Amino acid sequence: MHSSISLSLSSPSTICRSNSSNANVNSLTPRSLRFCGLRREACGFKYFNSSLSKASNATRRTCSNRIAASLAGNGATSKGFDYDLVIIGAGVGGHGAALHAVEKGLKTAIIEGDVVGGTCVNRGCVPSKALLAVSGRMRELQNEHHMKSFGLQVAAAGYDRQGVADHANNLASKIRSNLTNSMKALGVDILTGFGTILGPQKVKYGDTVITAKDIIIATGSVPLVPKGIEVDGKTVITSDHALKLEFVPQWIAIVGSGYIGLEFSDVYTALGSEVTFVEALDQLMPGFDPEIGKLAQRVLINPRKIDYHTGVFASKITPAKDGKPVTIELIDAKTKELKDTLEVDAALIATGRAPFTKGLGLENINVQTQRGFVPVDGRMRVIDASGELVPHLYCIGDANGKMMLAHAASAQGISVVEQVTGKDHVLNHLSIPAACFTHPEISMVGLTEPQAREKAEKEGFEIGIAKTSFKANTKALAENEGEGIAKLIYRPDNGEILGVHIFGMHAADLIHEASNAIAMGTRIQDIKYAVHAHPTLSEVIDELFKAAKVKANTSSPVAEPVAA
Ligand SMILES: Cc1cc2nc3c(=O)[nH]c(=O)nc-3n(C[C@H](O)[C@H](O)[C@H](O)COP(=O)(O)OP(=O)(O)OC[C@H]3O[C@@H](n4cnc5c(N)ncnc54)[C@H](O)[C@@H]3O)c2cc1C
Ligand SMILES: NC(=O)c1ccc[n+]([C@@H]2O[C@H](COP(=O)([O-])OP(=O)(O)OC[C@H]3O[C@@H](n4cnc5c(N)ncnc54)[C@H](O)[C@@H]3O)[C@@H](O)[C@H]2O)c1
Repeated sequence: MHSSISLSLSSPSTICRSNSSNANVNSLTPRSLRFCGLRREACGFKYFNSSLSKASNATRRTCSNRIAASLAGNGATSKGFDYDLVIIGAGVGGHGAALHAVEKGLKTAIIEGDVVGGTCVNRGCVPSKALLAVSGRMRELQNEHHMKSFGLQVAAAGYDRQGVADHANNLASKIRSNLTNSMKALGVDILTGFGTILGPQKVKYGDTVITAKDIIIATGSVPLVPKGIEVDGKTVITSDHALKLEFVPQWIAIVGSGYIGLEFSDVYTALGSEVTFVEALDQLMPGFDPEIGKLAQRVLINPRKIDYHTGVFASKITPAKDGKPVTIELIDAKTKELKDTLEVDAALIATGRAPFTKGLGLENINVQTQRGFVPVDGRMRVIDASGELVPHLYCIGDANGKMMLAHAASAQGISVVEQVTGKDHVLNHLSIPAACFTHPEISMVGLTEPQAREKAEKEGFEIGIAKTSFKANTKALAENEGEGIAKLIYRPDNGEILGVHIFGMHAADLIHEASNAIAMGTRIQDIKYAVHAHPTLSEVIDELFKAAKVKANTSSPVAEPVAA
């Protein structure tokens, strides 16, 4: 578990502040720059790049001014404080907040007790997507029928386990250094040590005490291992171990069929393992829209070497030892009676994540966690034990439990910075997309159909459902990837988009048209006139909006033509 956060980077109170001259911004790829929150056109890139000489004088002036303002901002604080903003935890949430804070001219420090990048970069999104990139290719190369349909002949596909593991590890290292460099380049002080809140506006890391006008807790989460399960890191593992791909078991039980379970089932089956799911609820993938879940089961589970037990808890798991296999006791989720005992080569525990808030010193400011999560209001302001807001204290990301996703953590951080710099900002969590990177992918934004129906009944409105199929999409058919649907849940009376769910090729990329529409408050009667390039997968979403039957026609769809 992560409770053993190591301070291995350097001595506990090292300040790694750097200036622009040693920043390795040139090594950042455009993609990582975007992810890191540095905007190429906005300046960071051009300023440090040798192409500066080609930039116009105006651009150069703006860039110089912005960087100067940023660095000056990081030199002058609010009166009486060491910093304007101190962030505890340099995961993606803390990183997103730090970059935005510097952009806003705040003198900013980030405290990290382990390595920069946190879960997402080192033990989550990044290495898992590297493994999934491999599983996608393996799956395709192994599918003779699929290859033949293109007229392709491929010899038997194989893989080198260490090579696959290296791909994941190398990607994590690369993104970690991109994140570190992006903060150093903008002058964020990276303070190494375990952060503890001593009192209002006061934090300690190592032996050093610093003060800040505002503090953001961004300490993230660790794998949740239910009682009775013994993790040895070899045969009974969490995602932290699985991402290292130290071995590929012949038969692995995956406990939990949420995001982690599903993504790893895609990886393991592509690499040749047989998988048995153990799921406490009555159906697999209980978090997804039921209709999408059913289709996903038909495509991602049934044809693969996967079986499952639903409605059962894994109550006791014992690692393999002395030639004996891993044993898993399954109890009925309702009666709690022993139902079955499985013997497998390995077990992956994917039963959710627990907030990492131990040792943070929350008791010093009268804050009581709820199952470990830091209680916050809609603006991420921390609430104390008597229900009052703690002034100048915020909590973002996995540690507040609102939405355990990397981009949600980062968006919450940006929202907090907006607030501390004087602009009220409330993040609409219903506009935040999510995706599961299986082959094909699943993505969603907003409400599921049952959630929408419940809301509609409470608030007294009707809902409409529209669906489109990948089977009717030229690009999907050209790729021989016609398996998939998109589903829209909406209000026919006013055209509001309540939820969009996609299962199919590149679903994770396609969802953003819908999530941006929800974020901007765009209605179906407007977005249905937007033009999509042909032939593209995005036409699946175009057709979806066109298929909706909206009664209202409240806004004008056509802008005044502009003379060419
Ligand atoms: C296998 C896996 C795959 C995932 N895939 C995706 C995905 O594809 N897309 C997605 O959106 N999300 C994904 N997630 C979820 C995502 O990783 C998290 O939601 C995200 O990392 C949360 O960011 P955070 O900044 O809140 O916390 P974290 O990333 O956990 O960072 C917290 C940081 O704080 C540090 N810290 C903790 N306590 C202290 C302290 N007291 N002092 C100093 N430092 C401290 C930690 O060392 C850590 O670096 C995945 C998660 C897992 C496990
Ligand atoms: N692509 C992504 O965005 C991505 C990928 C991986 C993880 N994540 C994030 O990481 C977090 C953790 O993922 P996760 O898959 O571990 O959690 P999850 O909450 O998505 O799924 C956990 C599953 O385990 C089941 N479960 C819990 N205890 C059990 C037990 N004792 N026996 C059997 N089943 C049990 C639950 O019913 C649930 O279906 C998620 O909140 C997710 O947001 C996101």
